[in-house]
Amino acid sequence: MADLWQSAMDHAVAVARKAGQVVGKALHDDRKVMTKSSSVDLVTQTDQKVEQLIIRSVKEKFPTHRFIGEESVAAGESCVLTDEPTWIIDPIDGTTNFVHTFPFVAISIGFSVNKEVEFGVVYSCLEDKMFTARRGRGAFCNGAPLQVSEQTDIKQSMVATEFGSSRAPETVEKIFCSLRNILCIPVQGVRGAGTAAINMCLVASGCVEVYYEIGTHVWDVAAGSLIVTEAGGVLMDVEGGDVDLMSRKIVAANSKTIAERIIEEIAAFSPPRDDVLPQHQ
Ligand SMILES: O=P(O)(O)OC(CO)CO
Ligand SMILES: [Mg+2]
Ligand SMILES: [Mg+2]
Repeated sequence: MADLWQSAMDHAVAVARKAGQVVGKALHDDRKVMTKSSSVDLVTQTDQKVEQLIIRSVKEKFPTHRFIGEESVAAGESCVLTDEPTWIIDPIDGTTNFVHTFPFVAISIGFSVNKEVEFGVVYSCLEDKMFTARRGRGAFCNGAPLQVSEQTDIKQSMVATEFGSSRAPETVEKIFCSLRNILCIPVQGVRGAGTAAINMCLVASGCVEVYYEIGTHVWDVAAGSLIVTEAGGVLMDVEGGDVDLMSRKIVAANSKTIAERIIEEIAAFSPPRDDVLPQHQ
């Protein structure tokens, strides 16, 4: 039982690295942009190509495993998490960054069994940082152990968040309400890498105390969620209570204290869940 999923994790690391090479090469010559849910929800042929590369490679080695992949769901596949071994893939987390050559782009691969994430791999390919975590065995960056920050004072904290891809006035209003509340606590800074996966790895690395976002998808956060908790951090829903990776709402923090403090300031809203949409739009 000890190393039940180790070969799958080794494969995830290897295929993430290969995917990173494809992304790195495409960065300067293959960025034909298409849109999905809105004019600012971008996708490129590279996203699709990388997802296919990962799925094909995993299927060869693990033919019975299931997949939830961002671009497969966009193409109409279902987004339901079962108890079966499932690879949860975001081929390019940070597509808008990729399109603009803003240098934070990740390949995110989570692996769940019985609806629990067993390992997570986030490859920040332009920085060449391989973040990994296996349940119960710690989190690492290029093999070095990760530990969240010990800061308990929100006023000495760095917060990460994103603006998302909805431009609906009521959504933008909520996002700015949260941001204003949080800035005025005051916190020492608010940042966003442009990718949920890397924001979560920044929490795991101790660079920021808390990341929160409403509008993420399961493929953005599955791998990062384990990297955060294995680095000693916590996950919560933006309204408190347990996180639900399908709910599109997440707080990832160094501690319950910081998570609960930030939650006080978040103007929550609920986008449609990942697992009730007929397809990702
Ligand atoms: O670039 P992607 O995969 O669309 O993801 C965005 C959020 O949905 C950044 O995390
Ligand atoms: Mg993403
Ligand atoms: Mg993506």
